[in-house]
Amino acid sequence: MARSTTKKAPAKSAGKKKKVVKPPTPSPPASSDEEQEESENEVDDNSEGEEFTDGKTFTDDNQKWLKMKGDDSASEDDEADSDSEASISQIERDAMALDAEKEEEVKEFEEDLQRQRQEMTKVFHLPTAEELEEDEDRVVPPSEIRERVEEIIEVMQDFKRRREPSRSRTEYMDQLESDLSEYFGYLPELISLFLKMFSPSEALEFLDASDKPRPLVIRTNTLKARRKDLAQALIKRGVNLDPLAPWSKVGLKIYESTVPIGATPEYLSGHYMLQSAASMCPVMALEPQPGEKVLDMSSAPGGKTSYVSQLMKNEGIVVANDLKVERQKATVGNLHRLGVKNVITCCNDGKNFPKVMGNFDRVLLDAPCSGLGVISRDQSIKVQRTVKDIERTAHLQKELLLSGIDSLNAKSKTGGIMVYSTCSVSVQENEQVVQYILNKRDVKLVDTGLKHGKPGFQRYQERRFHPSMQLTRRFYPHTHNMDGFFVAKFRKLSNKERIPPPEEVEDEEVSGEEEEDVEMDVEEDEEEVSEEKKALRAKFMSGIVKPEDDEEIDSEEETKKSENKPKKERWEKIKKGKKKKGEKVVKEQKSKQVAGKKKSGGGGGPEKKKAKK
Ligand SMILES: C[S@@+](CC[C@H](N)C(=O)[O-])C[C@H]1O[C@@H](n2cnc3c(N)ncnc32)[C@H](O)[C@@H]1O
Repeated sequence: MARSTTKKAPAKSAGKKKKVVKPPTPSPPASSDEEQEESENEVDDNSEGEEFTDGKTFTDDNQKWLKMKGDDSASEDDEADSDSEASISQIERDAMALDAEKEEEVKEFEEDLQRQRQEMTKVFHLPTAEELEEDEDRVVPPSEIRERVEEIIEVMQDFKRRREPSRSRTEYMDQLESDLSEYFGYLPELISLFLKMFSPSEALEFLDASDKPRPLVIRTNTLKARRKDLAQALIKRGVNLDPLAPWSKVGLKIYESTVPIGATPEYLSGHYMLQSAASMCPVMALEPQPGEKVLDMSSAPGGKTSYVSQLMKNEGIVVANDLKVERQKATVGNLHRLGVKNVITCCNDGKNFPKVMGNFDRVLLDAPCSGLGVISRDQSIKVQRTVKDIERTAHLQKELLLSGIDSLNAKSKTGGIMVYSTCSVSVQENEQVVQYILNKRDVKLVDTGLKHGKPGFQRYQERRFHPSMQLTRRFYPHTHNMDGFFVAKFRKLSNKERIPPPEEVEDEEVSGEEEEDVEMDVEEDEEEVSEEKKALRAKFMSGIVKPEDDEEIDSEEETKKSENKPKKERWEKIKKGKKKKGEKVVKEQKSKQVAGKKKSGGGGGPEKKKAKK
């Protein structure tokens, strides 16, 4: 530390340094190391360049120097006495001042604590219907809504003490639901679903995390490159990256890049695939082995298929199926780029699959889903997805999963394994689907081998699931900084159908109305497929479609985005075509949502969206 060489007035220095100047006794008073150090520094600062030996508080020189602060005209002895007396009374005064200071601090601290306690225990006033009506005439700032959300969450955590006696838990929850819906810009029914799955505070964390982007991740294609070499090559191009996580040997997390990650020479040469961290998990759980026969039931645009081939070292056979021809073009492009050679692509409705081909060692169903785990990538899900949509999707998932199990060879020497995954967090699309299959087929759940992730739910509202459901894995944006994802791994025990006791299945059976909805959905898809098939065949015949055409769409994410528009239009068409009771409610909710946002001058959600843009 640089020492001051400026001589300071003794009075001033005595005043300033009163805390640390100790009486000049031959043996320094016992003090902590810290105090001693402080003391040294203080003296040091006031010295005129005197040198102090380490560890000694006062040398003989110091004593002289300290004495000089007293009366210069007195004799040395008198000087020492009076100086010592003066110092002692000064020390007493200082000590008293210190005590007073300390007391003041304690008082302030206690007052603070008291204030906090009052804050924590004060009854929170829930706005009345009249107050809420008044609110409709003004623009409620998002910060105000957020504050109320946080307050209600605190009240819910200490409900007995902080509630208003006249208000019920339901009223608080209703207000919370309405505020969250307004603040984050979701359909209220979706918020209600999250509040059934998560505690109020976890729901808030989930919603916050779903508004933030996940890190960009790439998967090294070990058929063509080693992760270390790839990382070095990208770093040279100005990419700032790190290994993804201890659980992945192939993932790289990209922090920033001066070049577009989807267009580097390494990308174009197929050294990597853009793939989210979560979407690597189902393939890791599948553990495909070289030489096996594997089915990927819904494969487009090939992110997981290519990882399956990579783990199989390009040996054996992978059948990559997807209902949609358009999307399969991207799969073909990606497989070419990545140098995958053991894949056969096809376009079938997965529900018919065992009739097309069976006896697989392993089957992966990365099912079509509501996307409630990937809202950060597609904010339109907030207002596009309804609970009805989720039920419809769950129905399709059950059918596809049954078909996947039936396509498996239970006697496979190496496998007999089925992995089911979705990028949704809803219980309807995950645990409920899995439970349905456990009831229907002779299968059991096995460990996914994924060390991270949270166990699947064993109960949800009034439903109870099989205890083995804890072997399934859930991934969340707010806990794992990954897309919301679900992974379940089954082992097929026999090719027999399981006949469950009636109480197991009752409410899991799919109702006729849902059946009809799904059929309509598929019929439309089939129309699309046949039209597209014709067009594609014509293009193939005329040589228009080449692998390069597919390289335009290079990632699961990009393909999803490009696919969103027609998908939404299709949903709209279906909804328009079917004048159902439930639809009216959905429409009302949507228009209420829009009106609500207009009223509050854009509200928290839209305002935030604008800011993001
Ligand atoms: C989540 S995406 C699959 C992503 C893909 N596994 C990947 O990792 O790149 C779901 C896919 O299911 C397909 N799909 C929808 N209905 C289907 C059906 N009935 N049979 C087969 N595939 C279907 C969709 O076309 C979509 O490509």
